[in-house]
Amino acid sequence: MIIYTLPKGTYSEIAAKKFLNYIDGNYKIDYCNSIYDVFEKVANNSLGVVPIENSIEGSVSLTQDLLLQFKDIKILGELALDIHHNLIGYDKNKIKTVISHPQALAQCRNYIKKHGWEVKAVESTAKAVRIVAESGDETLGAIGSKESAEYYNLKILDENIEDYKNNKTRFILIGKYVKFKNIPEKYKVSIVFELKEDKPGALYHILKEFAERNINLTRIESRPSKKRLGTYIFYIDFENNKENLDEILKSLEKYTTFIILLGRYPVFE
Ligand SMILES: O=C(O)C(=O)Cc1ccccc1
Repeated sequence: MIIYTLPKGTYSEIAAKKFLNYIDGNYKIDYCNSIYDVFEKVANNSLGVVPIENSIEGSVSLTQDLLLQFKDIKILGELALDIHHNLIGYDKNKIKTVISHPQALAQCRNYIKKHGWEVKAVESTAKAVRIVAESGDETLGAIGSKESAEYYNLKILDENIEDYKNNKTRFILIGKYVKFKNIPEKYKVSIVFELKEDKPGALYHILKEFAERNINLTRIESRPSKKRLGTYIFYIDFENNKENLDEILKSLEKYTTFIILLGRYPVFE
């Protein structure tokens, strides 16, 4: 059985290895070039690991959108990793352009600006490191993990270059079904919905249902509905250790045009 993630040396691969410690069954890691490709592969019976949210930069909007697009794929688990970025390449003084995943470029924005470098975005941090390694071009630098520098035999020119010290990213395990070895106590639920009416208090009615049940929301976010300018869908995550999920979702139905359960899943340390 296969668990798909981003290429060797990506933070997503590191997260996938960590998930494997908790999963029952014989899974092997296989690699995809992009987050989109991971979702496509997972469609047939395997698992996937992708980033969903960063403590500094916010949501990985592509993952949010794909969770809605691939309706049969659910969130099966979550874990957070500390992310420490490195400048990788040949000679710091010769660098003119830095390449990385957009999230990594954003998390090192001040550092990059200070040096006056150009930036170029690619699908993963490991792809950036690969490009620098294969080109042999000393004017290029990549931002990525220590593991990716080792894998491509390049030097780490600067460590911990993230702008904020508490840089964490949440990764999700996606698929249709998984069996875990030991399940932590903490469970979360992710939903996405569209409000029925654009009128005062529309979102308030939703929030009230959670408040009255004393349920802690851990994230609320709007994304464009992609139908018209100014219309939104909402993503909400909440803590849920009790089995009252059906009842909660039912209570929201009357305020929404659609509501989709993206998953009820354990949160691993
Ligand atoms: O490209 C990677 O290494 C990823 O896994 C995506 C990513 C990029 C930056 C921070 C966290 C995850």
